[in-house]
Amino acid sequence: KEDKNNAEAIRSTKRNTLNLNVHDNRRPRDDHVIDNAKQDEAVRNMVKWSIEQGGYIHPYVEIRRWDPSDPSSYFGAFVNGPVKKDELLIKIPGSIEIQIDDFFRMGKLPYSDVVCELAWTLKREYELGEDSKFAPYIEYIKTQSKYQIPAMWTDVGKSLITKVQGDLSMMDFDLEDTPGEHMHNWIYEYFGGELCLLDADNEEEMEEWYVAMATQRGYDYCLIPIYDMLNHSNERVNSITRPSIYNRDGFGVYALEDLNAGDEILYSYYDCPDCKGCPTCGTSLEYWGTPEMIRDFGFVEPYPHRFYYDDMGPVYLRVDEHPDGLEISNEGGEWPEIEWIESQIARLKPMFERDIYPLRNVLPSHELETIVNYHGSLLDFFTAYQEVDAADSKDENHGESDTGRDEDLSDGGEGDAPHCRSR
Ligand SMILES: C[S@@+](CC[C@H](N)C(=O)[O-])C[C@H]1O[C@@H](n2cnc3c(N)ncnc32)[C@H](O)[C@@H]1O
Repeated sequence: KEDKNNAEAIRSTKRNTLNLNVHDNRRPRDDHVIDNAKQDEAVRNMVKWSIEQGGYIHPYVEIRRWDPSDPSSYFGAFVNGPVKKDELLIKIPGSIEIQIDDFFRMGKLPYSDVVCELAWTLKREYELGEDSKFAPYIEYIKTQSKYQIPAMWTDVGKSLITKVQGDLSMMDFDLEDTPGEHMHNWIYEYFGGELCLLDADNEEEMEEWYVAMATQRGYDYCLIPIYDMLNHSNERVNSITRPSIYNRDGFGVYALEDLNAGDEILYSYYDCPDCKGCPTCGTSLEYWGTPEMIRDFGFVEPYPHRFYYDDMGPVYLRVDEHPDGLEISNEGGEWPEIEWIESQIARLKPMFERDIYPLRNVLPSHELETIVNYHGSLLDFFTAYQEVDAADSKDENHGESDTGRDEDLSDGGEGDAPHCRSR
């Protein structure tokens, strides 16, 4: 019997490198073509405005395209010179944040009510346009694609990701297991009609997109310009915020380690960036994994991946790259039954050629890329598990068990770092 740190499964993996052979002239979506130059200008103006408002950006920090040679790549925050641990990288003044009323901060309301209020607040500022106190931020938001997360995808994309998700469950905002549909259906489910999108008293409707934006870029009670340019990593968290992102008067972003030119400033969207002042700290994020990241942010995160299937025992597995392949460790749940793993492999294996590939010229490129990556990551994970299980059985037949899988790992996951639904 070994503990969860030793409980690992390794196999050689080969990523799905099939040539998709898509036509280059496809547009992401007919009614939204991103103007890269306008986006660059919006970012410059936003940075300037944040400094005028009392903010600070370290001389070696820049907000730029992720790949400087690709004018359409997304933005992130980078350092272009040496920075010491604990140095202040960015200061966010409270005055640039779009914040909702304190009433919503008491932790008593359902999460969806908080997001709903933030979405309506964003809508009001959006409609004020140049007259908004937050005009430079609104200008940047205006340059964003409205179709980034599955809830905003085309019907074809929604239906295909539902197929990939199949009977795999996700945790919804009420911490209930829901089937794959939740991946793309949650805005309708939680915010449809008078739940949020329709304000019957004022006879006003809000587009779903505001809810999508409030989720993708919001921090529960606020939208935080500049700070929301930082990207996610589970592996390399090199920044921390103090005193708290929830501080109404603003906060600083500090280096958690020495940084060098070219390093990206990152934190994990899973965790509180500071874990202070968040009413849900320590309670919620155990259920957040790679599928939920796709649902809320519209991308397949880099490794390590996490898969949480509460209806399976629960199953809480972490999948990471390893020089020899994939490494699977148990984060405190059950090891899933091999029959279930095999049924998932049987379901997913024919899907690429049968369901995904034929739609390669129909789907917007972002939807295609996300679906291909997600399908590949699920198949890699289940196949790695199956291979290690087979190796395990072989060893057991020879009277050995050195791969570390065991039925009783109930002690494995206790005492993990506290999580907070901050993103
Ligand atoms: C809060 S924004 C971060 C800034 C954003 N990259 C931009 O250009 O405005 C969150 C979005 O950034 C993208 N993102 C964040 N981390 C990422 C990562 N590790 N890989 C790919 N995309 C990422 C996703 O589109 C996500 O919805």
